[in-house]
Amino acid sequence: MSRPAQHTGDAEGGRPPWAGATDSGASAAGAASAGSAETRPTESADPRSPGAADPRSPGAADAPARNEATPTRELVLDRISHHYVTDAGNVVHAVEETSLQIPAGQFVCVVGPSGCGKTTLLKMLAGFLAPSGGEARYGSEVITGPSHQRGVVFQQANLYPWLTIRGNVELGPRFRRVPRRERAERTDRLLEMVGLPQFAGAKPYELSGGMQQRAQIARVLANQPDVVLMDEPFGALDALTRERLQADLLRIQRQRRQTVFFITHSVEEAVFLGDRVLVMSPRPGRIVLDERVDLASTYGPEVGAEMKSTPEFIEIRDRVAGAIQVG
Ligand SMILES: Nc1ncnc2c1ncn2[C@@H]1O[C@H](COP(=O)(O)OP(=O)(O)OP(=O)(O)O)[C@@H](O)[C@H]1O
Repeated sequence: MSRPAQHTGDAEGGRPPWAGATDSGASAAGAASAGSAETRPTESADPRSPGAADPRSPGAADAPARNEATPTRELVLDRISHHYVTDAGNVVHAVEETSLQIPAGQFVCVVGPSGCGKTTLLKMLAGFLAPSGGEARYGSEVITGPSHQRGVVFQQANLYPWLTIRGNVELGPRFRRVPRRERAERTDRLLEMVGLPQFAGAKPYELSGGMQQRAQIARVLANQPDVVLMDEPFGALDALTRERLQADLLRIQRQRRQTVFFITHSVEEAVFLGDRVLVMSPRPGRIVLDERVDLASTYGPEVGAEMKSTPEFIEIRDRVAGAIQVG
């Protein structure tokens, strides 16, 4: 046990630390108090906005009409560090002074040895943990607590067992007072998107692990976050389900171009999903490799999992794997 420094509020009116973005139990309650819930950043001129022809975006032309603006704010880590103090009084240096800029819409994957500080970094971006030094910013706003704009997907789905899948997905918008009809439409669209429309009325225990994880992703997206922070979301799934969800996630992300910060232990998954792959050193974690992945411009927009056997993919995968040092 330890006493990590926790944020005590958030920039949207001093909401408690459990409020807002997290997909853990209290997420919807937090979302409820998000007064500026429907305020969106202005539309981007970014060529990677949903309507634009995107080289990595096979589904862009088929993307459903949306009434949401494309996120435009960048995520910034400015010389951020974190140390924990354990109950025994020991100081654990988890993340060493780290700086990073993540442009809006970028899909960033993070790999590194176990215990190197990946989750700690994610928690600081989520606003669950206060940095010991430096700061994290979302646009010009210093991150001081959770927000519905930054949704979090964990390895375990943690759906409310007493609610149906529809009830779980709708909960955040309901607490944020999204009108009933819009809420229902949004839920239908998301359940369709994650391939679960026929399970809307089912309870979580009636779904497989992969289906529950898809429902969790829908639940997080129902809050229309601009940033999705994912901590090994597919780590507990079998290989086939994992591949399916990778493809689903890419398709979903290409529709709205959320910024994604995705932690994984699989180098192959990181190179397949990421526009960019970061490798962290053993603890105290810092970034030792920042690799751009731009395979779609070589292989064209239609390429899918078969990209994994191309020489370019293998070259990047090996470079990333080679940069991972075991602590
Ligand atoms: N609450 C805590 N109290 C004390 N130490 C902690 C706490 N949380 C994490 N740590 C320590 O901080 C270091 C970084 O942990 P973190 O969970 O960020 O690593 P990680 O890279 O996500 O690990 P993994 O890949 O195994 O999930 C580890 O050494 C861990 O033991």
